[in-house]
Amino acid sequence: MSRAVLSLGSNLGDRLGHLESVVTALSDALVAVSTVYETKPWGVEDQPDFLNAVCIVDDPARDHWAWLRTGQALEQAAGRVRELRWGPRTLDVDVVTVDGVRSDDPELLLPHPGTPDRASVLIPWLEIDPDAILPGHGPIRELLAALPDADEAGVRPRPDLHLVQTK
Ligand SMILES: Nc1ncnc2c1ncn2[C@@H]1O[C@H](COP(=O)(O)OP(=O)(O)OP(=O)(O)O)[C@@H](O)[C@H]1O
Ligand SMILES: Nc1nc2c(c(=O)[nH]1)N=C(CO)CN2
Repeated sequence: MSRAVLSLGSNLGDRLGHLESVVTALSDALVAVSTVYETKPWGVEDQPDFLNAVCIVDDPARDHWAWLRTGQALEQAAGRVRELRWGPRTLDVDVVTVDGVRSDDPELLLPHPGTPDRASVLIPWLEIDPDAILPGHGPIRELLAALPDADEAGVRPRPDLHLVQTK
């Protein structure tokens, strides 16, 4: 079994369509998908708001490297151009965790080192897995509680946007 938590982000072009492209491509492996959130940019603040979501996927045939490559292929398919670090992008797929795997390889850091500081990841993840633990850091509920209130306020649910069609 290889269960991964993926963080999805987009702030260029058809933002919802870019997030949808991931959910559609991974539909066979999909365990859960969060609500879409409109979020204030962190890192480089002078850029458009992001749409963010988190999904949990499970596929016995994919290890952590396969999840990274899958995410990168989807970024490419969305026409992503690598320019500025933390700058605008059509699609960002970050591998947040894969099972309990720890990695300090710069090509694949696990868990993703930005996670404890990012309300745009913790809030959607908490929504779909309230008891989740970030390996090496503890319960994500506590990580979120430790962030400044302003960070949480910058992450607003967009219930009008749907990533998965409900019947
Ligand atoms: N857990 C991970 N998930 C995705 N990419 C990772 C991870 N760990 C390391 N990387 C590496 O990060 C590199 C740069 O990724 P990217 O351009 O998406 O960074 P960024 O989104 O600007 O910043 P951040 O990684 O802090 O969100 C990629 O080449 C990738 O190999
Ligand atoms: N709110 C928010 N801000 C960001 C995001 C993101 O996904 N959401 N991704 C970035 C690039 O890594 C930079 N800043």
